[in-house]
Amino acid sequence: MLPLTYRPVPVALTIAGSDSGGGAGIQADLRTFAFNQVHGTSAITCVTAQNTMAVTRVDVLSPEAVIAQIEAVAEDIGFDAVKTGMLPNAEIILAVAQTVQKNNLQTLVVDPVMVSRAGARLIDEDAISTLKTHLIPHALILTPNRYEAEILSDQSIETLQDMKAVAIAIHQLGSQSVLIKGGGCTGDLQGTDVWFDGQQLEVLKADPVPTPNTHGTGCTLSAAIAAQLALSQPPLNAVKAAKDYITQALHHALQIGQGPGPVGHWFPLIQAAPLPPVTE
Ligand SMILES: Nc1ncnc2c1ncn2[C@@H]1O[C@H](COP(=O)(O)OP(=O)(O)O)[C@@H](O)[C@H]1O
Ligand SMILES: Cc1ncc(COP(=O)(O)O)c(N)n1
Repeated sequence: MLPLTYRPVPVALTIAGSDSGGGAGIQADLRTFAFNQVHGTSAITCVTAQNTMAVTRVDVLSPEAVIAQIEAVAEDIGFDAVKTGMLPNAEIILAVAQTVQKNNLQTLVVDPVMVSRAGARLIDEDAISTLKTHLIPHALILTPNRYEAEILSDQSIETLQDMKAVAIAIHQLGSQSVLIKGGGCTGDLQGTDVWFDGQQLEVLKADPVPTPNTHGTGCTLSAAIAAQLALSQPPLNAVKAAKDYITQALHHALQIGQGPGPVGHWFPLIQAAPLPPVTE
């Protein structure tokens, strides 16, 4: 058996924002890459001052600073898959789209982050149209949540039928496939996602996990998809493996802070070596 240091290591890149609370954004992405046994690299687009209750400040980097980080990784290490998260303005989206084209990037997961789970607006209004016209057409997989899917399609989502119709409508924007995520839905639909790749329409179902601690679900899911693509899984298999990962992470979500806590990534470790009981 080859020692670990001589094995080829799959590499994924996240282009996203930093979450000081550690539950979403870059922090969730790198943790997800690690637990999927993929080396994680990052290009930070902005620094948010954020906790489980609110985003209190956002400092945005220049497009040049974002591109320099991507190029530094591309020139030396390379990557097998890339995901985008919070791209706060049109200039950064355009710069990322140009770099994606220049590097002929085929395995791109676009998580069109617009609104946090807590309802905070995360990108400018004109950034949404730039996302639609310039970045989404390059995506292998696009992963909008309920609210982002409603904005992108200009249709409302209440039922599974609506999710299917919106998946087909959003696919027209030019991504190779789309996954509409149902975390923001109510009742049975909460763990239900809909996949469409132009031919196959598939409903991916998990039982709703009864937890208030859902911070970072979308970031974790898209990072796990990118990790699985970096491990050479075909797109729908990557999505199914990532769905298993986020469902487990929801079952192990952390009760920290006063608002919705983050999903928990340690479940493989806890399963291998259970934690000692808590003493008062
Ligand atoms: N309470 C829950 N129970 C089961 N699955 C959930 C729950 N909340 C979110 N998910 C799943 O987590 C993933 C991320 O979806 P979602 O929470 O909608 O993303 P976002 O964080 O972008 O709003 C999806 O696969 C969704 O079905
Ligand atoms: C920096 C950053 N990026 C993304 C999200 C969305 O988080 P969620 O996965 O809970 O929708 C966030 N709250 N902060």
